[in-house]
Amino acid sequence: MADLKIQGLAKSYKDVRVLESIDLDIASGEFFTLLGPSGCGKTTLLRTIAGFQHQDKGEIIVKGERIDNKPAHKRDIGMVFQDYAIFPHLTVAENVAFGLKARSLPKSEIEARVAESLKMVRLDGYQNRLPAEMSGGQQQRVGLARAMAIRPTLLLMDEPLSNLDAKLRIELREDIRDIQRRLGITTIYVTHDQEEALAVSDRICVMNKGNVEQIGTPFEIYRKPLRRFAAAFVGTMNFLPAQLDGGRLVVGGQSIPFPGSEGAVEVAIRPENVVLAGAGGEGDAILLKGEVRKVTFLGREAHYTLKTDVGEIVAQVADPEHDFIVMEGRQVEIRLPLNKIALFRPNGDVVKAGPAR
Ligand SMILES: Nc1ncnc2c1ncn2[C@@H]1O[C@H](COP(=O)(O)OP(=O)(O)OP(=O)(O)O)[C@@H](O)[C@H]1O
Repeated sequence: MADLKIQGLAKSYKDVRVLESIDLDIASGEFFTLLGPSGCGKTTLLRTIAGFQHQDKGEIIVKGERIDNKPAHKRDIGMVFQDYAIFPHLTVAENVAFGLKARSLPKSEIEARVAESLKMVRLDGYQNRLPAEMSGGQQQRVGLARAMAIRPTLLLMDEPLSNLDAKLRIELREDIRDIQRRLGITTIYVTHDQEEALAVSDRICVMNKGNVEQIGTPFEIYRKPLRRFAAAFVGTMNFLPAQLDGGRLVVGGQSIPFPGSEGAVEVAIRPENVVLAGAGGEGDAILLKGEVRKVTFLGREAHYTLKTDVGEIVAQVADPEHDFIVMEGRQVEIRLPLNKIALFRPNGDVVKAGPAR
């Protein structure tokens, strides 16, 4: 049974529709991420599940029971916020104990759970500190310990890493993932950071303008986007205008057999799937000529920005040879292997998902 089922959830602020009609099924123990640009409705969806605001339409069902008419504190949900939201005048231990006291647990049980939760987030020994005496990363660990101490059915996290620097973000996201796996707690995580979403999630829900664009594993979302929006939002994607005409795919001056569909499309291909001539490559491919406009050397790889007749293409070359680096301004042949491309309609629908493997 799904741990959390959301059906037809809609929400407007005054006249503005922020959630259109959201349906989600989240399995027990799943790490499920809402990913999308600023303003797409992620926070609104999360806050509606938490009970901080009420939907206009739809249902929220946890383990078979409707919870959307219950007040927030009766929903058995732990929440971690972007700005930590821990009490500055309470010690670490008092912060973690806060939700437990509200539940009137015996003192010994509270002490045991506080100790256990702080150990889990690697903050044992910090019981008596005040939040001001701790780093941002440590304060967020307190936020996590507080949310987990109540042993909630659902853990909701709203951009918990946004206020931390890059190194700490990676460290804490690994910790969050480890703790979540160990406890098997069903988690909904909000982020606008696609790399973070790919790194931590069991499944990702890509949202845009109050709608779900695609739900899938990180692999599926990255490798087989089924909507142009998901293809463009997650990772880097090259898009080139093309036409399906009389059973052929026409790109620039080239035409390749492609039966079954007609009309305007865009060819989409990831930089790592673009092959520069001289780097090998067999099988059917779209062949283009390009001029190297810019080379960005990144150590393990280099990015080539190439100007072609049909638009700019970025190619990523792993383990680049020195020769490649010095070729700004040179003409190169570009192969776009057919089994690595996807095709999208102007309305964003997929015609061909790619790449095939
Ligand atoms: N209380 C409110 N009153 C009116 N409009 C609101 C309110 N809260 C949010 N909105 C609007 O609803 C839309 C969705 O906001 P929401 O915070 O859910 O998006 P988000 O995807 O979480 O974005 P962000 O990553 O910036 O937090 C935005 O256009 C926002 O301006």
